[in-house]
Order: sequence, then structure tokens, then C-alpha cells
Amino acid sequence: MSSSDEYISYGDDPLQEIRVFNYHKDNLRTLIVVHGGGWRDPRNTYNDFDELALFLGSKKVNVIGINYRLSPKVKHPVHLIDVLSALVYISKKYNVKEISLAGHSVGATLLLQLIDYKRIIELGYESLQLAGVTESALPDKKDLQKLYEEYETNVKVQLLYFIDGIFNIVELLKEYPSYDFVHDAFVSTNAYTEATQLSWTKGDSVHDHDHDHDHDHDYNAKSYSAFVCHSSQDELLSINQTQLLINYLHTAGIPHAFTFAPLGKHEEVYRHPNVGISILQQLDLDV
Ligand SMILES: N[C@@H](CC(=O)c1ccccc1NC=O)C(=O)O
Repeated sequence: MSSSDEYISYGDDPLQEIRVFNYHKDNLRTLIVVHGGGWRDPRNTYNDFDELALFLGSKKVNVIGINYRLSPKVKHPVHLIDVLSALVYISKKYNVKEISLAGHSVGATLLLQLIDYKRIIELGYESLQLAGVTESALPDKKDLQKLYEEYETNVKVQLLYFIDGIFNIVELLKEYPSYDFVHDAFVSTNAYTEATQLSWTKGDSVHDHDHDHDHDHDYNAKSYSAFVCHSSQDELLSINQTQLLINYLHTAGIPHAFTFAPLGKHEEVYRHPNVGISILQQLDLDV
């Protein structure tokens, strides 16, 4: 089975849609791409990856982009739950056993959150409750449990490729106090503090109290590797966020490498030819 440039819905909202740039069942790799845009900018969609998909498609890599619902209409952790739902949909529809993921900016945040998605979603629900906010887009616990089971059963990640990402929102706002898009996506300070492993305070505590909790990452940390890239020409994010992620990956024992190179401005990096070549190398395919 193969398809080229197909748009498929995975939910009721128009943004709950994937773009299958190309899929051929005999391709050896499948790359899922997740766009940025500060959780809210409608100008950022799976189309950000047009050039990347064209290049990787010519190298026999399946490329599928995920759109997800945006803030302020929805709040964290809805973006992450949409990405999980899309990944389950893709892995079941295309029966792909192993996938790799590339994310740009907050798309990279979503990839980091995937590593510990259960704890992060749990803390996300808690932050909404603490803020007295009802998020109608959230599934109930039963549906959430089913989604988790389907993800664990169907999705095995090979490579996480982080492109000029945001990984510690507390530190981001210290460095860039004017980045108010955060407040459209998170209902409170607690919500964005507990949103990633680099700044959470309760992530571990939940770990401790809840003894039937999976004490490793949501899947074996050694089962996948990470690659981090940051453009020296990124005018919206300094190297700091990427440096914090590299420190975390090292501490967490997640195999990783990184590159810091002139790959264009923040909204150009994901279109840069050298990012495509780097991803191809990381996918262990001949360039
Ligand atoms: N264009 C977005 C802002 C944005 O996307 C952004 C700005 C600074 C640093 C990172 C950003 N995006 C990350 O996904 C907005 O205007 O909300």
C-alpha cells in the first residue's frame, strides 16, 4: 500500500488531522514530524515540513505530519494528548512497528513530553483542577487509559530529533519574559512548571508516592536515541534551552548527540537542507 500527499482526520476538530506526505510499505523508516508555533500560531502546520518531506521521501523515508489543536482554544495537556492520539492512529493504520519523530520549537517540547507522557498528562490534569478550569477537550480517564494501552502496544520510538526546541518553560520565561504565548497554552505557573521533566517538581514525587508507577521512563530509555540541533542564527531562542535539554538527556542516560550550526532563523531551520541530511544520517540510512 502506498499513498502520497493524503490528509486524514484523527478526531472531530479540523486541526486533528495528519498529512501523509508519502507512505510506501516497503520504505525502511517512518518519520513523524511535529510543528511549532508556540502552541497557538495557526501559521505553523504540518506544511512547515514541505521541503524536509520532499527530500526524505526521495530517500525512501515515509514522512507524516501531525496537526494538533491550538491554544487558547485548548490548554495543556490537550496538545500532547492529540499527538498521542495521532501516533496511535498512524501506527494502527499503517502498521508501522517503529517510528522516528522530529519536532520543531514546541513540537520538540511535545517530543520531550512523550518520553514521560503519563506523568506529564497526569500533572496536566492536576494543574487544571488546581486552577479550577474545566477543559472540555480532555478525554475521561477511561478513554485516556485506552489511549495509553494502544500507545504502549502499537508505538515504538527509534529516534527523537529535536530542532530548536523549548524544554524548560520556567527558564524560557526568565530569559524571555515577553514570550506571552506560554500563558495562552498553560492555565497557571504550576501548569507550565510541571509540563516538562526539566522543571517539574512533582514529577518525581508522584514517582515516589505511586509505587505501582512505572519506575523507568514510559518505555525503556535505552530503546531509543535522541539528536538535538540548534541553529546559531535562531533569533528567537538562544542555545540555553538546547543546553538544558542536553544536560537532561545525559542525566537521564538517554543516548544523544547534537549539532550547533548556522541553519537559519527560527522559522527557517526546519526547511534547511542540512537538517534533512542530518535526520537521514540519524535514521541510519545512507546519505
Ligand atoms: N509565532 C508564535 C511564537 C512562536 O512560535 C515562538 C516565539 C518564540 C520562541 C519560540 C516560538 N515557537 C515555538 O514553537 C506566536 O506568535 O505565538
